[in-house]
Parts: sequence; structure tokens; C-alpha cells
Amino acid sequence: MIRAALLQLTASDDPARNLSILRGMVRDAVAQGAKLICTPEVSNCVSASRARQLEVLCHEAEDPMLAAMREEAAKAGVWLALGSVAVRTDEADGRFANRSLLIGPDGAVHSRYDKIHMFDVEVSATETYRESAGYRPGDRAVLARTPLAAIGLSICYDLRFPQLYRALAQAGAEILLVPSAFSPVTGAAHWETLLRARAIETGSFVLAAAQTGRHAATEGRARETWGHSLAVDPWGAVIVDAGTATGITIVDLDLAEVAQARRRVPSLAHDRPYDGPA
Ligand SMILES: O=C(O)CNC(=O)[C@H](CS)NC(=O)CCC(=O)C(=O)O
Repeated sequence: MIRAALLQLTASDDPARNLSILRGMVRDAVAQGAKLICTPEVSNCVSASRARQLEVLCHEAEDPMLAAMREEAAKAGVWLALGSVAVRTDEADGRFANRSLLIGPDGAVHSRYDKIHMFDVEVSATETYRESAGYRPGDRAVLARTPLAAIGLSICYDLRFPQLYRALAQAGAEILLVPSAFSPVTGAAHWETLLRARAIETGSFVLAAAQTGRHAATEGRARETWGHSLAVDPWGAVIVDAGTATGITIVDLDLAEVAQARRRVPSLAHDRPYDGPA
């Protein structure tokens, strides 16, 4: 059994404040016996203002949240999936990376993944997102082979691209992580269904730690997110739904269920070559 923790946050655009809240939650999760601790997308800063991001965000090597989480992971001897942090890159256009970091029990970064699919979407007449304006997309899928489990990394809007999860599962993933900051509109309509579909299609556990509620912002518009951090088993059942409050949700995973689900429906091994569509 693997005891995992999903941390649900309402991160603001103040990274220091977000870090102090997150550190407390991580320590709580450790006290409850969690060995794999998952945090949401952009745990370090939720901001719609590029000026604010430029003021407060750092390169990965200087990011205070990553440094602190490495310390916590090493101290407790746990795996810590920092769902994502927004970090500076060396791109000439100044775009950030939306980066997921899996930290091992030795405190070292075991794997890193930059979000591939950018949320450039008009959710409603008054709500548009243009993630690619602020972030440089990644171009590499990442499977973290750890002694705990084989863990496929992804972030939020990636959830809508099933081929990524299929590739991760066919490469051996047993657990798929989908840290998120979902919009309330699409969250209500699509979130649970998509997460369950990815679990069913791949016969994998899906762990989705989410941002929730109204996010305070110094400048730019305040954002709202859907919450409902979810754990889904490889047969597609929701094991736990965190609702909309911030906090820690503990879940125990039996990895034998992965093989069981894939034996019952071996669709992951039934791909066929085909032509077209023309
Ligand atoms: O903006 C940042 O700082 C970090 N990025 C995000 O929060 C991204 C882009 S706005 N959010 C999503 O991908 C939500 C996807 C979603 O809601 C859906 O697929 O329906």
C-alpha cells in the first residue's frame, strides 16, 4: 500500500505566504503517514498579472518553494510531487515554464516536466485564458520510475490530451499525476469525467491535486478555481473527492489494482495500426 496525500490550496500571488501554508500542510501529511505528497499546479504563485510574476518569480535554482520542499522531503524521507511551480527560463521572450518537479526522499529532484499543452481558451464571453503568452510549452513526456511506483507526470490542461496518458501508461506508468488549477466553468462540466476516463483508458491510478476557491491578487483580476482534488482507481472509481475547502486528503493505493484492471480489460495492449482518416 502506498499512502498518498493530495494538498488542496488557494494560492495567492505572494510566494512567501504560499510557501508557509504549504510547508505546514506537508508536515501534517507526513504526520499522517503519507509517502507520496502531491501539490497543485502553480503552487508557488497564482497570478494573472505578468508584471507581478516578473516581480516575484525566480529561476528553478533560486525558487524558495522548491528549496523548502526538497528540505521537507529529505527530512521526512518522502516523495514530494510539486505539482508545478512557475519558474523563469532563459528564453529571450521572457516566458516562464510551468514545471512539475518530483522530489525524492533524498531531497534531490528526481524528475522534472514542463507542461506541454497550453490553455489558450475562451471559457466564456468574460473569461479567457492565454497561457502560451506567459509560458513556454514543454516538448517532452516524462515518466518517473521510482521505487515507490512508476509515476507519469502531467499538468492540468494536458488532461484533455489522452494520447499523452496512453503513452505514459504504455511506457509503464502505474500512477498518473494531474496537478491542476481548473476553471470553475470547465471544472463543473468536465473535470471528474476526464480524470475518470484517463484512469479507465490506462488502468492507472490518477491523482489530481487542485487549486480551489478565490485567489487573492495584488494586481490583475482575481482568479477562481474549481477545487475537487480527486483520486481515481484503475477501474475508474473515485476514491476520494476533496470538495472545495483547502486541506489535506489522504488516500491509500494498492498498486496490485493496476495489473487487475489491465487484466480485466487489456485495451492498453490492443492498439492496432490503421490508415487515415483520409
Ligand atoms: O496561469 C498560470 O499561472 C498557470 N496555468 C494555469 O493555471 C492553467 C492555464 S490558465 N490552467 C489550466 O490549464 C486550466 C485548464 C482548464 O481549466 C480546462 O482544461 O478546462
